[in-house]
Amino acid sequence: MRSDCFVSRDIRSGYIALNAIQRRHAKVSTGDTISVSRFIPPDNFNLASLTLELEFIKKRTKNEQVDAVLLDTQLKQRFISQVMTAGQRVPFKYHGNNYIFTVNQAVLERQEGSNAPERGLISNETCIIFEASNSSGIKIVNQREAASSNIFRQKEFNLLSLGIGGLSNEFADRFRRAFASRVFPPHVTSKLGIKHVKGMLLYGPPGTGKTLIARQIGKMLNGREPKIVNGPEVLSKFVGETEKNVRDLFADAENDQQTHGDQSDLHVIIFDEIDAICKSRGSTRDGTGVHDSIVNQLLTKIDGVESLNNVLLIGTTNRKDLLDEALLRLGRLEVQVEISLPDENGRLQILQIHTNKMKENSFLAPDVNLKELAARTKNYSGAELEGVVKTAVSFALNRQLSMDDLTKPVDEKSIKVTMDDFLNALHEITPTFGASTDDLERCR
Ligand SMILES: Nc1ncnc2c1ncn2[C@@H]1O[C@H](COP(=O)(O)OP(=O)(O)OP(=O)(O)O)[C@@H](O)[C@H]1O
Repeated sequence: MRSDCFVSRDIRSGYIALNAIQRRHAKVSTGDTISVSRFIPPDNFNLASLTLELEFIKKRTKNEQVDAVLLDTQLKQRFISQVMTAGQRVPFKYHGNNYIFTVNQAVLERQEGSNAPERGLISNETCIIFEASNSSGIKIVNQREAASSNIFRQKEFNLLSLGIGGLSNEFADRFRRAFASRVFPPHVTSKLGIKHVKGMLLYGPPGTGKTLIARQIGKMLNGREPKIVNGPEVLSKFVGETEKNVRDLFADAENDQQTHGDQSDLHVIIFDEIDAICKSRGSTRDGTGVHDSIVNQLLTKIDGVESLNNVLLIGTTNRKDLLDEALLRLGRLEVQVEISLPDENGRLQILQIHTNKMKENSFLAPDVNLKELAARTKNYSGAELEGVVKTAVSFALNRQLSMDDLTKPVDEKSIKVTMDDFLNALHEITPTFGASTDDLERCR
């Protein structure tokens, strides 16, 4: 642990005084004998960015709004040239309230080896990003980056709350790493020499939630509605029309970059079934070279001379094996994540997501055992599990309809989806990959 200190007349020579927070952080008690040494910061030890999570020292019921710009100024006055280390907790007073911040991330202007501890000096140039959990009662305003940084908060990056089940923490981690650079403002990224990830490929069997994931990532990154296109829709039988369709996709991003430069919003383009237009060049036998020019068009937009900085392209496919290799290289769809069929626990999560509303509104009969259903649905995809739920509901609704008089009002209270409805639904919805593992292998 590293801490700033000052000489006090109240403390005897040979002694140091630590407050309760410092004692906890250093894992020492009063009266302990410890060894200390002087820390001399090396050259170029300034922090490029510092992510601080704010809390009240004492839990409060009142909500408080904190202006990021004002707090930034105050903290810099108070802590300028002090060293901050990831994990460190520091109390401070602001507008009459006692707060404590935890250093969640500390990034040096000069990158060190990945094993170096995350620490450095606060300078006037350090970009401070404030975070506060929803439950803290603190609302941070006036910080453009705050919205996008939410995605990266370990605790808050909860795929389940986004309606996505069956993905492990490892996925969350990969996504977070891929988009971490997007939290920092442009002047910091240029100092760090970071290039944003501009493309991502989600691949795997149909119905596993690739489009759903792409859409949620898009929404979280800038709050704008992502553009979703479908490979086959972009294809046109008219000469030159497909290339134009691809160019048009990027037009908004181009205009935005021209008008706003670094301040441009992030444009997320989701390309479903990207294999339809990005098959390996030369692999199609139409002899026209049309496919080649479409792939080239897309590559130019992602990393060519005309490339854009404000674009994130997320492609989805069931057939990664058909994709043009060039599309998968660094700087293009460089982050590739396999989304496979959910395991038993994942299936349980997906079933929970799709029955949550029913449960809340007491439409789910007490005999429904989702754990058992998860165990019985091996090889079902997320979409198929959703299908099972919908079919079970349709059975339950059918029971309420009187075939003699369809105008007869339905008694809402008596609608109950039972375990039998689910078991019957399993006969109707069967998994695509139930029989053949070969087909499944092709989606890898
Ligand atoms: N992991 C999941 N968690 C929750 N719901 C899911 C999941 N996977 C699929 N679903 C449900 O199935 C629907 C269809 O999935 P989606 O279209 O995202 O799959 P996909 O992998 O993109 O399929 P395709 O490859 O056929 O395009 C989703 O909108 C969602 O309702």
